[in-house]
Amino acid sequence: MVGNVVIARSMTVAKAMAPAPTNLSWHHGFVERKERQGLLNQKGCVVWITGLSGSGKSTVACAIDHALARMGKLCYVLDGDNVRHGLCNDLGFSVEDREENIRRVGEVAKLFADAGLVTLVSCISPYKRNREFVRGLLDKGEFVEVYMKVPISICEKRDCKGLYKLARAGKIKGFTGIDDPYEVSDRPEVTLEATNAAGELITPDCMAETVIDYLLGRGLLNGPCLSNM
Ligand SMILES: Nc1ncnc2c1ncn2[C@@H]1O[C@H](COP(=O)(O)OS(=O)(=O)O)[C@@H](OP(=O)(O)O)[C@H]1O
Ligand SMILES: Nc1ncnc2c1ncn2[C@@H]1O[C@H](COP(=O)(O)OP(=O)(O)O)[C@@H](O)[C@H]1O
Repeated sequence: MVGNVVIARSMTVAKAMAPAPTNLSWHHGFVERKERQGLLNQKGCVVWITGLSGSGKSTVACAIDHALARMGKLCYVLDGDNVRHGLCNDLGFSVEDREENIRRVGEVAKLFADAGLVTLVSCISPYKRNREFVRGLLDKGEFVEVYMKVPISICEKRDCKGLYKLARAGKIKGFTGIDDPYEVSDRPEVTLEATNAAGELITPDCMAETVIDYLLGRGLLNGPCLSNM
């Protein structure tokens, strides 16, 4: 039974439960986070865009990146497909591998946010507990979960990579939304619907504007007050 528990235990939970490393200490530099934020005139944060394959995560991440660059704000996009070419190229799509994927991306996103960047993550990140794990890595208000509320029927119709077709044919096992779950959060900060009240598709630029309005409203796109530095 103990063995089963160990096997069933998620990688993220396993990491969270791992004993604290010994004989290590944090080395502080001279430049504090607040000074970096002042230099960039923005606050580092993580905008975590989650949803099914084909829901528009990468598209909206790039639209936010583009719009914020034009406003003089520095972002970086950590895209699921892209990080799997390097940082996570040893991982597949089992529960354990997806959990490790999100843990690594979450830790990198945390570092980028510490550097002062608006860090845009576009990963399916299908399991609620892993998104909550990453939320817990950041200070309050610095993790902004953006849920792409796009019905699978729309994602499947787009099927720009042909993966839904392969999953339906049983040629890909464990495909999110087909035979692997996507767990909706109880509290995403922003929910992006696919269509408006008239049933028309909402454009990526319009979605980006919704997210940027949220960031502006939370003061994340202004630098800190440096008067007492
Ligand atoms: N089994 C299975 N399920 C879901 N997706 C699959 C699968 N196999 C390959 N792909 C492709 O991998 C991309 C998702 O990678 P992620 O790192 O975002 O996934 S996860 O967060 O670790 O679940 C995903 O990219 P997006 O379509 O951009 O979401 C797919 O192209
Ligand atoms: N708001 C939108 N309206 C219409 N089509 C979209 C929208 N967002 C994305 N798309 C299209 O849907 C497809 C999947 O988008 P993508 O960003 O790759 O999704 P994901 O990263 O979630 O897999 C692409 O062909 C893209 O052009």
